[in-house]
Amino acid sequence: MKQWNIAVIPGDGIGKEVVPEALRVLDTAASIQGNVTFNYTEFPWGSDYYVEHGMMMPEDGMDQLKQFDAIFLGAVGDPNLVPDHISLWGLLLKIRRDFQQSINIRPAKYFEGLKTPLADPNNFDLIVVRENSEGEYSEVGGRIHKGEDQIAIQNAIFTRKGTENVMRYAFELSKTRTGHLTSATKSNGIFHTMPFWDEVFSDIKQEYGTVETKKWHIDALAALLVTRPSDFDVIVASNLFGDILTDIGGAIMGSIGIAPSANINVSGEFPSMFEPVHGSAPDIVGQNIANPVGQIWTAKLMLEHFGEIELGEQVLAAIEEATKNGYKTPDIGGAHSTTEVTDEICKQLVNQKQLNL
Ligand SMILES: NC(=O)c1ccc[n+]([C@@H]2O[C@H](COP(=O)([O-])OP(=O)(O)OC[C@H]3O[C@@H](n4cnc5c(N)ncnc54)[C@H](O)[C@@H]3O)[C@@H](O)[C@H]2O)c1
Ligand SMILES: O=C(O)C[C@@H](O)C(=O)O
Ligand SMILES: [K+]
Ligand SMILES: [Mn+2]
Repeated sequence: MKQWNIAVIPGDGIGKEVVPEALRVLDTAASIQGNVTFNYTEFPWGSDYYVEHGMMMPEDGMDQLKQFDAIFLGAVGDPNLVPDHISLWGLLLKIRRDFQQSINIRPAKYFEGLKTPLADPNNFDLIVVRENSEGEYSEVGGRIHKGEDQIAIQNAIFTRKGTENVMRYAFELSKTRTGHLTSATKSNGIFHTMPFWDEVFSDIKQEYGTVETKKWHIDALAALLVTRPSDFDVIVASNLFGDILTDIGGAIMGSIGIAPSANINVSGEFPSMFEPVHGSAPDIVGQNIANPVGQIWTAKLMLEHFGEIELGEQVLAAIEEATKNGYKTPDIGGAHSTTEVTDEICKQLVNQKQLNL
């Protein structure tokens, strides 16, 4: 029996509602498969913790997390309690950086039953590979002076290593899919870093003769994701561009509540972290209507990371079947609760097992 030790951080808002539901699905998956178990250790870190302790996690929080096989996180942020840049940098971004989770994988695809805003989704199926450790997200800069003399400076940091790493990852991923890779740039307007990004892209491309490439400026690409998403397969993007593109990825599926993500520590030195693309959704908290699919699909990405590929596929198939059968939360036009949707996904998982016996 293989046991995976998972650090669970529900975090804030609907994170506390959707994380337990995804654990329920993981346990159902484990029980139908029979030779794997998940052992959860929950950490109550987040904005409430900050109010009590003045920090988002304890001093030795990273040490505590180090021993786990993975981190499963909900969402971070409660702007009524803690300013967003403090909460994000004190927990989510801290873990991404300290554990060198430099790659963020964010799939988006159409499946039957989704209430997409697109007239013709044409079965789009894409993955955004987002640089996750540097770029526009940087602490380098500062603020000086007061009043009308105030100045704020924010430096974007693009290293050769970080840029090459994310591009190689994306090229490798492309080879396992359709062999088509798009780079998100903005080398017309961003004078230094984006021409650099383009140069590194064309250098790395030399190593991958079989992969067909294209680059788009981020503004046009954002529009094309809405009008022709099925033109894309793997997209490689900087930290900020990847952030924005993946909310669009959620939106074209019908809701950001569906979109999953994986923060990967490529070397394996530290645990990777799995969390949905969405945030804590303060506007719908406490109503049992948060869409659990993003968190459950995220669990599928964690299973894949553990090498439990088939089990992961079964989880996604169960999500698709439940959606097709109309088990949907209000954000995608349904009338079911968080719990009811999860119940149906668990039921579908068990059904699949029985069909395969
Ligand atoms: N990775 C993260 O933890 C993360 C991501 C984004 C935002 N945040 C934080 O979350 C807080 C709220 O941010 P925001 O409002 O910009 O983004 P958000 O993703 O929390 O919400 C945006 C909109 O999408 C809806 N939504 C999100 N997830 C949903 C789900 N599972 N089911 C149904 N509807 C869902 C919300 O109700 C809201 O209308 C802020 O504190 C922000 O910093 C955290
Ligand atoms: O800006 C971030 O990365 C936080 C959140 O918006 C996310 O997409 O994970
Ligand atoms: K999240
Ligand atoms: Mn985001």
